[in-house]
Amino acid sequence: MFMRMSFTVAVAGASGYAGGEMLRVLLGHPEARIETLTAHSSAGNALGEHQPHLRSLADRILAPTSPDTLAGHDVVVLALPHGASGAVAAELAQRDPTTIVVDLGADHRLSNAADWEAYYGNAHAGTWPYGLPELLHAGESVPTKQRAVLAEATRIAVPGCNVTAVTLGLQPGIAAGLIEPLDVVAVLANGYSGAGKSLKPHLLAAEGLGMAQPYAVGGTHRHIPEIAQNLRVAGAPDVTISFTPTLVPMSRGILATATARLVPGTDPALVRAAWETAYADEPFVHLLPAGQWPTTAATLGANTALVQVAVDERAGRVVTVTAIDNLVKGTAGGAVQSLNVALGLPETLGLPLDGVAP
Ligand SMILES: NC(=O)C1=CN([C@@H]2O[C@H](COP(=O)(O)OP(=O)(O)OC[C@H]3O[C@@H](n4cnc5c(N)ncnc54)[C@H](OP(=O)(O)O)[C@@H]3O)[C@@H](O)[C@H]2O)C=CC1
Ligand SMILES: CC(=O)N[C@@H](CCC(=O)OP(=O)(O)O)C(=O)O
Repeated sequence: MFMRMSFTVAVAGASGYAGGEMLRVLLGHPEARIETLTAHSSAGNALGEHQPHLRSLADRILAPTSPDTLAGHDVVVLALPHGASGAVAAELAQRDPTTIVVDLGADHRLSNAADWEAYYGNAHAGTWPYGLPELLHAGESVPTKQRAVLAEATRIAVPGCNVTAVTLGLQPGIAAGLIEPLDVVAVLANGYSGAGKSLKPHLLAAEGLGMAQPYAVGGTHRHIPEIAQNLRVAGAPDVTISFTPTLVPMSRGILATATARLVPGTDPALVRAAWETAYADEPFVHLLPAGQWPTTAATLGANTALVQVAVDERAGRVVTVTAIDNLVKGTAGGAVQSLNVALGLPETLGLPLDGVAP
């Protein structure tokens, strides 16, 4: 088996939320040696000016983001705005094809270029192995999970955080053929850090602290094709999804409520067993005991996804609720989990199972 022990890592976009969380998680990883850190407008500054909570890296100076500054590491993590990863990644691949590049942005997640162009509006950079180890591949003769694809990968496309939550909620029912994929409805409560650090008027504390506000309503959110892609991998022939995220006054966290019609004639008693089977051996995806409901608070700082499922028999629908920390299981923790698989390290190495509370 392919196995590297200690590895050097560069993080591009280290001044942002995703890059900062990547550094926090990597600081707890026994095999990671953090080397180059890069940024864009804040290049030349000390990291501590942008990530004051990362005391052990406070004096590190941010280099400009370029293939020159990022080359020469075992692992490069790209935490850049959408559309900025493709060119950097292509040049890194030319210089050293054995470097593992982990993209926290969306550029390499979608396998269909037309979907990319429709939702992101520019040219598709290509498709990389998808970084959700728990993703079910139910259409295959021997059902497997995505971690088999990630073993020895040198490119990893980390999922969108909303996508991780909705996919983990619904996929057991899709894979077991218990729910219909043509009428999926997902409504999410999302913390502000998901929007990144750049200043936007509706994200000002004076506005946002006093309200819950929907955004990307009416089928426009760019995570829709990514969720559909995952549910197809999990066994759905085709998918239609109504997806509505809502910003709520919390810094981190996603609470995703996703529902789908129970296949007519299905015994509702089969539902819980399907979710139990899918997640029985998963270290980070926990189906809660019946009657307990996930909260975002119980995931903060941890690489866990908490899932619950119920059947609404009057409505004929299965209701799933999933909570994650968008920056951990939804981004940096999920990325390190996939990276561990690619490196041949124990999948859980260096990853927090326990969160912070209150
Ligand atoms: N926040 C989240 O919960 C999640 C984020 N992601 C993804 O991670 C990526 C980063 O997001 P996030 O950290 O939230 O965003 P932030 O706005 O917080 O950070 C963006 C980072 O990218 C740098 N940057 C800005 N413009 C450019 C550019 N033109 N070229 C190169 N670098 C640039 C910034 O540098 P500087 O500050 O110096 O200008 C900063 O380091 C995005 O693709 C996002 O979708 C994925 C999952 C969840
Ligand atoms: C609150 C908020 O704006 N959340 C973002 C989360 C996006 C994200 O982090 O995923 P990407 O990597 O695909 O951008 C959103 O829903 O678009």
